[in-house]
Amino acid sequence: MRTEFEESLHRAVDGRAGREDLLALAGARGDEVRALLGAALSVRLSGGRSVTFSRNVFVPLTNLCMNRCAYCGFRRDPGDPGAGYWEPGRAARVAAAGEAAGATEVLVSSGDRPEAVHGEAALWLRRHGYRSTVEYAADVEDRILRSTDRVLIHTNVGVLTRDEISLLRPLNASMGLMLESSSPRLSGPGMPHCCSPTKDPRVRLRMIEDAGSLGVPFTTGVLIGIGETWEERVDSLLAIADLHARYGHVQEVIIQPFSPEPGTPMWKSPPPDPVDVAKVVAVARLIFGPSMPLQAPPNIAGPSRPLLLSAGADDWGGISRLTPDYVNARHPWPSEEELSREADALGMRLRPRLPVYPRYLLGGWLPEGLRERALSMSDEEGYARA
Ligand SMILES: O=c1nc2n(C[C@H](O)[C@H](O)[C@H](O)CO)c3cc(O)ccc3cc-2c(=O)[nH]1
Ligand SMILES: C[C@H]1O[C@@H](n2cnc3c(N)ncnc32)[C@H](O)[C@@H]1O
Ligand code: MET
Ligand code: SF4
Repeated sequence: MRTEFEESLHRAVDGRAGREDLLALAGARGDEVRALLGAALSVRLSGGRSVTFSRNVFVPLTNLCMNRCAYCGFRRDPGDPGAGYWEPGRAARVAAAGEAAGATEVLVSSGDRPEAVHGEAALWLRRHGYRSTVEYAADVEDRILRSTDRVLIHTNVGVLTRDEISLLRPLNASMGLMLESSSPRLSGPGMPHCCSPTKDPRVRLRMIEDAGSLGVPFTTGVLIGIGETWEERVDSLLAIADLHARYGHVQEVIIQPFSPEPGTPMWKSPPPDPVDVAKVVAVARLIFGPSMPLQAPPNIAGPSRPLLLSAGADDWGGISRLTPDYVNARHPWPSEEELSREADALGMRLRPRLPVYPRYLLGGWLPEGLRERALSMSDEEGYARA
């Protein structure tokens, strides 16, 4: 006789789990957790043994932001030490240094639309000849592409309009926006997204959908441990799966554990239990099947990296020898050598990847102007081919 839990797990492995099955799996305890992780690992291994990562440099164009996410240690107010915009030349210099050191991804990120609430941001932009942070990002990205041969850009500067996605599209191999959560409850009074209008899940889902309808290879994901329930975790993953089913553009899903940052309202909130994060990874693996890359941040995961690989994660995202993780600055990046040894110990194999995954290299997903560059970069030893 199989238990209800085992019935749900079997349906999930066969790719026929409904929401109720997934909720039952999310409720796994004790021996059930081992069974859940084991099943997710077997699904993941049916797709291969590679563990991927991206050699990147991080370009945070500005830490000013219209939102105030309670967990964010990156954001600054005008006048705070270190607050403001990077000068235009700095990003191109970092990109060139990255290229010289073998980086293949420039991650361009920033706070969401700071000029909407901060006169200082609007003034800086106007003085430099830009009407918006997004327009500034486009100009910086154009300079980066003109001064390099072998890097590709991935932009996540928060929520964009359709026109803004179209403006950045020719400059980007892929774009990203974390859904964080599909729960509007987290935007209520006293909740982490109370004071962040563009963390409204309807707003985020709309942008992810716009990117899909414009054919942009897209990175998104969930933030775990900011007060969401298991039901909300499952629904967030299902919302991403639904958009991917309609547009096919979700190139990877990030499972990002909350990590307390000094000086933020959530500094005293505990990070999520690593086993719970592994359970989210496993449920995501069962929802998305063997071929969707599942990314976890290797610096935040630290000692639980082997646990996450054993739960079905297969990508470590961007790591860098040159630039810190500006978002979780207390967590240094591990080295390629460390990640490689850990993968070997599990019978897996660490491999570099580009900021656009192989399945999007062909078929019209890449902008014309980047196709040759991306294909030639994917010919490099060790990189997966189209
Ligand atoms: O699309 C995103 N990529 C993010 N990335 C990029 C990601 O790790 C990879 O480099 C991309 O997946 C490239 O495909 C980050 C990289 C960091 O070093 C630190 C934080 C992030 C956060 C995000 C993110 O929120 N969204
Ligand atoms: C760039 C991405 O970083 C994530 N992010 C922001 N602050 C934190 C934190 N304290 N811990 C973990 N992830 C965080 C959010 O998911 C955001 O979208
Ligand atoms: N502000 C954007 C967001 O939260 C980009 C990442 S946080 C620096 O979506
Ligand atoms: S997480 Fe992004 S949107 Fe939220 S406050 Fe930080 S920079 Fe702004």
